[in-house]
Amino acid sequence: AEADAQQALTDGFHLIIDALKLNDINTIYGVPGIPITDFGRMAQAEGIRVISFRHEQNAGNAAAIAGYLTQKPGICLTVSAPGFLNGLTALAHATTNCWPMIQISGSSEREIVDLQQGDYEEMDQLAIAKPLCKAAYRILHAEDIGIGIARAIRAAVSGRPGGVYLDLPAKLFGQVMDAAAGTRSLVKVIDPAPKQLPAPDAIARALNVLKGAKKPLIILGKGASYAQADDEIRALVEKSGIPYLPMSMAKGLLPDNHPQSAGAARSLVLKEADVVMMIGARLNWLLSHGKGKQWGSEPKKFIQIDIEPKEMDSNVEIAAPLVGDIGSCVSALLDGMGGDWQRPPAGWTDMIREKVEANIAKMAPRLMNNNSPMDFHGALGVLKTVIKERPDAILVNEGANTLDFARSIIDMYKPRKRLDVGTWGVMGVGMGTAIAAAIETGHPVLAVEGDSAFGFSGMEVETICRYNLPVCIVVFNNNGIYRGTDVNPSGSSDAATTVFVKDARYDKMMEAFGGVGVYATSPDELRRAVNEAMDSGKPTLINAVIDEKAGTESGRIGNLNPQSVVAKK
Ligand SMILES: Cc1ncc(Cn2c(C)c(CCOP(=O)(O)OP(=O)(O)O)sc2=O)c(N)n1
Ligand SMILES: Nc1ncnc2c1ncn2[C@@H]1O[C@H](COP(=O)(O)OP(=O)(O)O)[C@@H](O)[C@H]1O
Ligand SMILES: [Mg+2]
Repeated sequence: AEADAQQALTDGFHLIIDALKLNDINTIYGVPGIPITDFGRMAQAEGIRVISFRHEQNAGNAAAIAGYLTQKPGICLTVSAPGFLNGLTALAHATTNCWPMIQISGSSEREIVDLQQGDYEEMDQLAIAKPLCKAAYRILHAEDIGIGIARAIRAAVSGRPGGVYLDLPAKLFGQVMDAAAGTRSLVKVIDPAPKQLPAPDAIARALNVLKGAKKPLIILGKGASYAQADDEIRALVEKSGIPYLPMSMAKGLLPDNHPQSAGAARSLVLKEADVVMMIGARLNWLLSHGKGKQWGSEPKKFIQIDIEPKEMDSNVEIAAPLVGDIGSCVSALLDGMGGDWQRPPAGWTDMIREKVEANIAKMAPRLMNNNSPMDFHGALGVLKTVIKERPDAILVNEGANTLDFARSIIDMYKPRKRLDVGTWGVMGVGMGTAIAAAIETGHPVLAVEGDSAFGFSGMEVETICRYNLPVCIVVFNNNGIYRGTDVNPSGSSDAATTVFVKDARYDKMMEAFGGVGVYATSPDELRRAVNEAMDSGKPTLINAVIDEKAGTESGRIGNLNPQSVVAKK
């Protein structure tokens, strides 16, 4: 009778696990601890992959990019208060980049928090999370778990995807209820990211603007990559004959060596185009807000495809707003173009092609230089070839010079293969991103890291070794942030703000956990080590020695730094 009675009950732990599994969520990224340690163990026992990190920020970054790669919410699991706070940077990062992620955090009991009686790791977490994410919910009763998880999933993936916070006070996990009622309370979300069809008149208006263009340009953003409408997007570009500019994480939607790619002629096309069609890209700081000298003096008309209606007119007037999901909008445009679409004037496309070829030719010799220590171009020339030979590999990239040079030098050939710092330009996303890329895709990962950027999340090399992931990290060691030549202006010998221990050996960190460490000072040594790592699939860290004078402050965006106009006394 006792066993039967037990049989008839379920509890919060199991209801949360059952709800996640019912909605095809099979991976959790997190750091264990009170009050979610047992939850992690039980989730593992029920077949959910639980990947444990050394810091919640990296677990969160993993969950964020998992959302981007799979169109399902990446799950980050944190302990209360400090663990919750550590995850928030990634939750805000996911929301900024429009990637679906749910941060599930244990939290303190309301009756203690609301009277501020000093609970273990007490914090009013829901209130703190709300401004940083797309939606935030708390569940207090076991019978609400099914609906709560369903709400969080739908909020994360529907419309403009984003980060969702789900607050679970400790007592919820232990609450018991009738097992049959528990099963009935669970919700399998139907059509969580519904297609949003564009209005026919909006399609007609957009085609009209496009037809009138003499110098059209398409800009593909990471929203276009996320949409997984790869064939439709390729068909639109190739059928229209319009040159395109891929934003960083949209590289590879079409191969970067595609005849219509204007990537190597970015300045020319932004200045000269008369009609610009944005597809899943925002006219934010990355595109100088659609105005100023970068966009030339010619009047421009913008067409914008976006699932978020409020994005229209955010920076400049949009002549043809096309609100809907990218797959539906691009398909409708293709249908509306009919069979006799007028391709752009040859004068425009030829001019771009010539500029692209000229810029590639100018860069080529620099990529062949065999200097030792290497400069950015010599090292990146090697990695460019590796990705060309291994198009299925995933490239993770962060840093300043290391990011800016790699973005323009390393061509991508397939969608969703380049994973970088995204809209903010946040440092520290590398290791979490590399871990989730390996876990979610099984493909080998090449993480090209500035030495400062690597330092933010470098302790996860232990996580990479523990799960034996096919991640090859190349640390561009130029002895500092941007470069290694800064000095302390006060004249004292202590290190300046942007330099590190000279000639540090990051490769020894990987060896500390059983991975492969390599010290590379020349392109040949780098090439051999990377290919060996990609072939073996063994966790590898290559300390690539880069000339410390080779960089520039803040890479390409130094102009964003405020300058002091007051002469020093
Ligand atoms: C979280 C965070 N902290 C600090 C920064 C500021 N920052 C920092 C600290 C960068 C590191 C650049 O140094 P690196 O060694 O990674 O790359 P290079 O030396 O190749 O330029 S790039 C950059 O914008 C940031 N973007 N994000
Ligand atoms: N499935 C989708 N359909 C339409 N728009 C989308 C979809 N997913 C994301 N978006 C939009 O894509 C845009 C991505 O812009 P952004 O992150 O600035 O890209 P990038 O930095 O590459 O220019 C966001 O405005 C977002 O609303
Ligand atoms: Mg550096």
